[in-house]
Amino acid sequence: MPVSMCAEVAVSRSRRVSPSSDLSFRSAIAVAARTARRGLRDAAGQARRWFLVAGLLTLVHALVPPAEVWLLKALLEQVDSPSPQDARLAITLAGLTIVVGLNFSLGYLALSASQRTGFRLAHHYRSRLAAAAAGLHPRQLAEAATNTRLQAAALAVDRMTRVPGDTLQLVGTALTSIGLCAAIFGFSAAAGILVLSALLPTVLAMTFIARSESVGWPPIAAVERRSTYAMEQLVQQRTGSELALLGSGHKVASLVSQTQRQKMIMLDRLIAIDMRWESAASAATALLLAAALVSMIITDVGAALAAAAVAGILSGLSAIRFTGFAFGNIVSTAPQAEAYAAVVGTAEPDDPTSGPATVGRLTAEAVSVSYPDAAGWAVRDVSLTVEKGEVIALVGANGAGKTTTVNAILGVVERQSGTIMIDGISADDLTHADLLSRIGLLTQEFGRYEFRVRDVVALGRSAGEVADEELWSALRSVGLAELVASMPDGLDTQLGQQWGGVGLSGGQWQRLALARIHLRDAGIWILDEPTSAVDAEAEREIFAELQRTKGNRITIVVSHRAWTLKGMDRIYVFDRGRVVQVGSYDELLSRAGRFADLFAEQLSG
Ligand SMILES: Nc1ncnc2c1ncn2[C@@H]1O[C@H](COP(=O)(O)OP(=O)(O)OP(=O)(O)O)[C@@H](O)[C@H]1O
Repeated sequence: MPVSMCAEVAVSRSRRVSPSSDLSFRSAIAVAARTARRGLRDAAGQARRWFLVAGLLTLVHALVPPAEVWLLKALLEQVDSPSPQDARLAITLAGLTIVVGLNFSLGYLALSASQRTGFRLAHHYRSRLAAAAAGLHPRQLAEAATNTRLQAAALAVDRMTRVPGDTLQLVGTALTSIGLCAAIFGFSAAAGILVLSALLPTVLAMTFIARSESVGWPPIAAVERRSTYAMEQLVQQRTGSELALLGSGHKVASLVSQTQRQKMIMLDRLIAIDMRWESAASAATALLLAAALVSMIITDVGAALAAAAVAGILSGLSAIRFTGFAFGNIVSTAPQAEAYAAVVGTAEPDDPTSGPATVGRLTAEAVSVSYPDAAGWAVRDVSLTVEKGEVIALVGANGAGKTTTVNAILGVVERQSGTIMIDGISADDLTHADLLSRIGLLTQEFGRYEFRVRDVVALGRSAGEVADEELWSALRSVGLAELVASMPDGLDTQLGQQWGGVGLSGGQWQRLALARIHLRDAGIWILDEPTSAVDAEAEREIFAELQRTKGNRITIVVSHRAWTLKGMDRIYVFDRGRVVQVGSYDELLSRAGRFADLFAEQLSG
């Protein structure tokens, strides 16, 4: 299927499954009102001074067009009077000039004050979102829906910062329209009512536009997420250089191009709907304002009043347009603001008080896990026991079930059956923070955080100050102290060449990740291939250090290297999701079986 057709299919599919497609007109308004209320409350709380300034300026600015009509009318009546008084005429003219002159600068200043309110809100919203993302459970992070919600929430922030300004704008321009109506109503009631009613088509059109945008944006955000991901692979140092070496970057680039094309088609459709509503509203507004003028001519209000009304209607036209835009912005921001509120509202609060705790005994009893949509069991009836001071190993071929077992202990994957007990307490009865505070996990996908060395190691501890001596001690345990001491700024050295910092080898990054676990010093250490990228000498030193310091904790190691298993208290051998053998290195080697099969080649070498 050609790319364009794939894109079309994806577009129509994503439109059908859009979660917002049943958003009714009334609920769209209710959600918009909630968004406006929340925006005003946040602005008043986070940027009180600038929000107040913006409010006052908007209010004064709103009164300019009715004042223009009133002054113009007074001026023309004075000019027309049988004996015009020069002094009064001059004052009215000066007043009119000042009001016209103020019109632009008041609008500009109100906008600037709203922007300054927005900067403060952006700081507040992004900080809260980052805190909420940091509080997510690893199981939530593994779900695609969570990532989509986070993306939507991140996208929402820029628009949400404009909500208080838009709400002020909405109130201001509504005031302008009512003021104009009152100014014109005095000499032509019909014209006044028609000017006011000219608000309606724009407001209606903007509401319909906003509704279609609320349906259209979630699939656009999902496509954008894929596109951004593909683009990141091209520009990130690790993946970017691999792709460059393979000469395959153009394949990922074509993924970016495809997704951008999909996005373009979706946006085109969205804007086509906007254009239809916008044209209809403009035509209806123009007709109503023309009718206002015609009604004045029919009622023969005189040249002075007609001229003042024309000026008022011209000002009113832009006020009405702004009302529509402000209203439309709030309505279209509403669904994203709801996504933001959901993400920020559901994340577990950070619990910096729960620190690492010692653990006497960990047991897994008949644990079974089956992944959603997978045909069979990833692990089946796995049981293991490990006590403080012991080091056990999980071994087995790729896909045998080692990582799944670890993830079941961590609560990252859901168990279909079985229990995990920590010191006699079911892991299910511990909070997320309580469980994780007992565990120091080094995964195969450890992070290469390009911050300062001290920040990278200190990530091992979830709360509290970390003394330099503790950082050096952790670095010594993984054989990195000498290297860091020789770096230009020691612990303060910035890592990562893209920041002008120091680059590290793969093995050095892995050792830095292990230093985090040493610093964490939790009751249970789970190390998934902790030395896979490390040279043989460093590996020997790291395992010797693990054995030397094992007394106060439980250590679980996943390993594929035979010699690292020698000092283990017990080795659990996995095969197709089951534990098929348990024993010490020597016991297992002395028997024929899966362990001997797995390591025969390594041992014969
Ligand atoms: N997220 C997932 N969704 C579906 N199936 C999965 C998922 N993760 C793992 N599996 C499957 O579960 C089984 C066990 O995988 P697991 O990752 O636990 O193996 P492992 O022993 O850790 O392998 P490796 O040595 O390669 O790390 C495999 O068949 C794998 O394909």
